[in-house]
Amino acid sequence: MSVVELQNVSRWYGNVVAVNDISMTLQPGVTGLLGPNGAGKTTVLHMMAGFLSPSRGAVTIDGKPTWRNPSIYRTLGLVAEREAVHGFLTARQFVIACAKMQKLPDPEAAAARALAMVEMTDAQDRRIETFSKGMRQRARVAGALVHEPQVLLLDEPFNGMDPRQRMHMMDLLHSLGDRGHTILFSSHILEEVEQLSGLVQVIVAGRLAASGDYRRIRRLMTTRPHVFALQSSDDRRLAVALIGEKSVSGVEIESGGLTVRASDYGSFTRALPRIALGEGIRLRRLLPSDESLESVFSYLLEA
Ligand SMILES: Nc1ncnc2c1ncn2[C@@H]1O[C@H](COP(=O)(O)OP(=O)(O)OP(=O)(O)O)[C@@H](O)[C@H]1O
Repeated sequence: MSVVELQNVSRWYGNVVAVNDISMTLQPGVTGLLGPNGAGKTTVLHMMAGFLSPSRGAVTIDGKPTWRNPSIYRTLGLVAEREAVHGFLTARQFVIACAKMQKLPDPEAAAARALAMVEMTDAQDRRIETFSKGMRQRARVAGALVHEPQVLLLDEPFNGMDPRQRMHMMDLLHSLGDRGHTILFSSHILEEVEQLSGLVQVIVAGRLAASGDYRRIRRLMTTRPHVFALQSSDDRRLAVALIGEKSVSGVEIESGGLTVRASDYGSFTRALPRIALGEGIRLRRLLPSDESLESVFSYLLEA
């Protein structure tokens, strides 16, 4: 079991302060790192993974610094956000290559174990370029897990996944967390973090805005107005039905769907399926818009 710690960590790039005096401790289990785009999530993950030096402060795993400490790579795995994987390799070849980079004594066996863990055994001999986004992501997780690291860091692992793939990845991270791994994944989507983890670290503009149990942070949010982007089988009829709902304070019809303003997050998300069902309308997509999230994040920062 491993503990990751940031002590008064700052990181700047020239004049840009990407991370500003953040302290946090990650225990075994799954933690979500939440924040709007540009908040500093990738910078935090890369410092934890030893890819970037902190400009100030200390980043450690079990008390050992991650920067300039190659032996730390035995303890951690990183699934980076934008990392090209050679599409001509099969999943098995890719994971074996990762095992070899870790100088494991039996790369084939380690790769087989990691691929089984992400349920890719059946697809292991297919080329990665033939995979869906979700499968590709799972192959990369297998590559990051091949040396059985105690710490797994994932940067926006759910980006571009459909709901089924997302669920599958969530199950995987849950089971790793239950087995005592220390897992941190970043996301700018609150609902993703809510589904996966009770523990959250929220960063806004490089600062730690909130930390701890999701429900506490959620309570701070529920009384805030929210904006959702919505698509359905009949947007116009849904708009009319929503205007009658008391938690809805505004609805706009646009070419790509509806923009709905809700005065109360909880009441709206409970009322919406009921209204859609009553009207016989299928909901295709419901996303909290980034704009509303940003306002929630700023609110947390002010709180
Ligand atoms: N190499 C770099 N040089 C200069 N500025 C950088 C560099 N990398 C990141 N930044 C800046 O640091 C800030 C934090 O970026 P970072 O990528 O860590 O945020 P993020 O929360 O991961 O965002 P996103 O979700 O968009 O990836 C941003 O203002 C970004 O523009």
